[in-house]
Amino acid sequence: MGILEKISEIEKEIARTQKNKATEYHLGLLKAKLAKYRAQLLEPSKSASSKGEGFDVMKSGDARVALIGFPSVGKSTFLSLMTSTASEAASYEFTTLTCIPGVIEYKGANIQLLDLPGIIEGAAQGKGRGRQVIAVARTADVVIMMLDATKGEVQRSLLEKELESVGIRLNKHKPNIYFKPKKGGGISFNSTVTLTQCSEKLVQLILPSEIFNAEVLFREDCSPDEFIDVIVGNRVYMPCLYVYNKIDQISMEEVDRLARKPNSVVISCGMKLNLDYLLEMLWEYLALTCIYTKKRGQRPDFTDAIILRKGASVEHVDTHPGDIFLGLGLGQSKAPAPSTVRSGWA
Ligand SMILES: Nc1nc2c(ncn2[C@@H]2O[C@H](COP(=O)(O)OP(=O)(O)OP(=O)(O)O)[C@@H](O)[C@H]2O)c(=O)[nH]1
Ligand SMILES: [K+]
Ligand SMILES: [Mg+2]
Repeated sequence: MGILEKISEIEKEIARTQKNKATEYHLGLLKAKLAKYRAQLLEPSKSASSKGEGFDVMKSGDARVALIGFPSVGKSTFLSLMTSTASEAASYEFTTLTCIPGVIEYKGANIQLLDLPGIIEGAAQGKGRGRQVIAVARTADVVIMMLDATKGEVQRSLLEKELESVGIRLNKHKPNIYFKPKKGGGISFNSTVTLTQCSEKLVQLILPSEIFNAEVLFREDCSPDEFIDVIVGNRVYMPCLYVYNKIDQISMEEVDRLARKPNSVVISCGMKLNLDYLLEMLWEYLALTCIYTKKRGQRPDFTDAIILRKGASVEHVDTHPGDIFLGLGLGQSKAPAPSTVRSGWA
């Protein structure tokens, strides 16, 4: 049986299993299996090569933002508006066939914006160029999920499912669980908080059969799914901005409703509405901090900013002796913390 068939069998079994106390362990096991197969799906396949198709765009600038969305939601129109790169836009689907990079210059930072082909349901399992697109999304610092405001809700939940299924966790932080396989000593299970969703027994059932010895410490009231994420590893925790485009096509009431949703911005590329606000939000989600250097006894050079990812410290900056730092933090960010701290120019 191929991986896809195994996955669909397990999904069916989960669907027909009633969710209650008695089936909790069984469901936990099924989900653990499912996660394992899905992780295998992520491994690069031998047949479908992404080489030579323009998907291997070099990282450049201070941060990378990937545009993910269904066909014809306006991704290319957006790239052409925000950067000096022109990406072909048209009223038919799958206009864009490769990855097209542009640069947004904002507050002294160069933000690499990647236009990508539209993706559809089944993308994660290789439909269209789904796999290559998602592979690029994994390399981004922030994902912009662009949605057509007239059908945003359906598109949003379908794409969330696709990304979720390949281990991309949007606007979530890494579960605070310490997990370490050991050479001996059996399974030691501890928690520093009261657990309402997981128990020692469930954790033991979820652990792959080849793990006899491990230390497990819950520092947070996590769900079985979150525990599975920790043991499977290979998860990417990524900030995501939901951008509802084409608001010129919907009523004011509907615009208002969408604008109030968490992590969401409403825009119209066609009428150039709200694009400044989107940039502000994007900046917050990138959680960039500008640092300006100044020579002792001289005025700071505000034209030459060093950009650091939030959480990085000035110790990571390679400078000349005698330089003084003027850290100009951007204040508290509303965005979730980035999963990894990378210095901007790496
Ligand atoms: N009404 C309206 N139309 C828009 C807006 N933005 C883009 N469009 C139109 O939507 C169509 C698709 O735009 P594209 O930029 O090609 O969309 P895309 O997401 O890049 O599409 P693919 O590359 O095929 O995935 C074009 O006809 C655009 O002119 C908008 O804000 N309002
Ligand atoms: K299009
Ligand atoms: Mg396009």
